[in-house]
Amino acid sequence: MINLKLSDLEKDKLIKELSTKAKEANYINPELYTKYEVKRGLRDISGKGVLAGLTEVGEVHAYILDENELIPVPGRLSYRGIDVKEITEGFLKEGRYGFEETAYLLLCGTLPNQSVLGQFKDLISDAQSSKAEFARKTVLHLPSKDIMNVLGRGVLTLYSIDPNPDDISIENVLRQSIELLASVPMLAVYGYQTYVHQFFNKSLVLHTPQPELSIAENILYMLRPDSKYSPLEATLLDLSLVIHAEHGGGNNSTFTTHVVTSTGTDTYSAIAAAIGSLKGPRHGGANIKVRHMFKDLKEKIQDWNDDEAIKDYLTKLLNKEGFDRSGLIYGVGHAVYSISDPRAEILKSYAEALAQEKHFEDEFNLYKKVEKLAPEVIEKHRKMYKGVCANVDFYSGFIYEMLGIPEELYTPIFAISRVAGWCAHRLEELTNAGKIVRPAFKSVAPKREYIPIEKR
Ligand SMILES: CC(=O)SCCNC(=O)CCNC(=O)[C@H](O)C(C)(C)COP(=O)(O)OP(=O)(O)OC[C@H]1O[C@@H](n2cnc3c(N)ncnc32)[C@H](O)[C@@H]1OP(=O)(O)O
Ligand SMILES: O=C([O-])CC(=O)C(=O)O
Repeated sequence: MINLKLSDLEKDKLIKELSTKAKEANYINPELYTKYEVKRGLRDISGKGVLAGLTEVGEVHAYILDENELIPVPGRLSYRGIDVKEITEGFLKEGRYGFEETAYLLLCGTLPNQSVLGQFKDLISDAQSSKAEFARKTVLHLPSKDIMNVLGRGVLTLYSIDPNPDDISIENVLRQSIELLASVPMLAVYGYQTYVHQFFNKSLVLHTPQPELSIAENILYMLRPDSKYSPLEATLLDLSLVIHAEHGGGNNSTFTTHVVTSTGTDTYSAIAAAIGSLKGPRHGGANIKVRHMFKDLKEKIQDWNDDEAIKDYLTKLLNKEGFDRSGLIYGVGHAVYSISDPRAEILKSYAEALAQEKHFEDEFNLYKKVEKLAPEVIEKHRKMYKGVCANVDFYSGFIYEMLGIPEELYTPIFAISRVAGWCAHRLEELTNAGKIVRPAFKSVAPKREYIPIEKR
């Protein structure tokens, strides 16, 4: 029998007291950040990021420099120098799914021809076959309501079945990257199936991915109990995977990959850390928050055309009086973009088409209204140095909802896609940097003497 020393009530009281102390001890006067010229969030006051690395993997373009002044421009994103809009238009015009060739482009640096793409897909499907049983066992072992948590644990567990986990040669890390591209979708969907089985008593559905299908198709194949999906559904999911795959070296999860990789640690540790970063609601976790925020907004506002009521709702969010009381309007704002996020524009156009087909026009119009009004409200209530716009997370969840994808998978789908970008950056860090990432922190603590315990 376990002999506990404290009751639950005593524990709660004690934790409250300790938290009060922790809050006091951790407060730093905001003026000190200005005094010591700390670049909070590693950005200067105008939003320009501290230059922390060089990359050829992806480029986020949001402003031009004119005599040292930042002039915002509409956002552009390129992978290995190719504009993402061109990439998406290219494979859609040629009637192909695009995520596999995008992953190849990011990892290997060039667009693959037919035969190279075929071989790359074979490597992915072979890895799917060899890891499927493991993925099922891993998630069944310990279900969780949070699938990002399942992904982090699942990726770390892959270490234990890798015959060569710690070898950080490019050859070995590239093999591991391809195996991760194959395994993470299975961990995500099986994680979801196990969750609904365990927590909602639904039948356990564990379909094995099919080698002839694309990653997007396989996600839907594994997800749906009858394995059925339409070409439009798979095309939109694939498109979403393509546009979430990479966002330069500075976004929080990719920077995490660089930081962790720079220690010389294994691929699974680095990618699990990136998954932990992406889960956060200020990063990839915003897509699920957007859906919940809209659910809340629709409950609170009767007339979806009433601009004043919407502005009022959004102001309450900023004042920490509404929804999750975080003070954030989710899906809006970006560390780099200010005029537009090109991915949000792409998703918006598909959201509009899908909304017409599935009769979600009213909801789409509500999204458009919030997209227009939120920047006005934020600019009125926050100290802004640049504009804000809808980001990639604004329309993605709405599209997933119309595709019948459960909300628990919104952020995991982002992770499935971003594995390509993270692994490409890991390869770049391993190839070039050779220097451990270690910025400085200034201590502002007053000096104190150690006091023996009986005198405290
Ligand atoms: C895949 C992605 O990661 S895309 C981003 C997904 N995240 C979200 O959608 C969450 C909502 N948005 C945000 O929290 C922010 O816009 C971030 C985290 C993305 C960027 O934040 P920052 O780099 O601080 O943006 P920026 O410098 O333009 O912000 C200026 C001020 O406006 C605030 N602000 C910006 N966007 C928002 C927002 N959506 N809601 C409330 N306040 C906001 C910032 O907190 C900051 O205020 P502060 O100086 O008092 O801290
Ligand atoms: O660049 C960022 O800071 C966040 C982002 O949009 C992404 O990672 O896709």
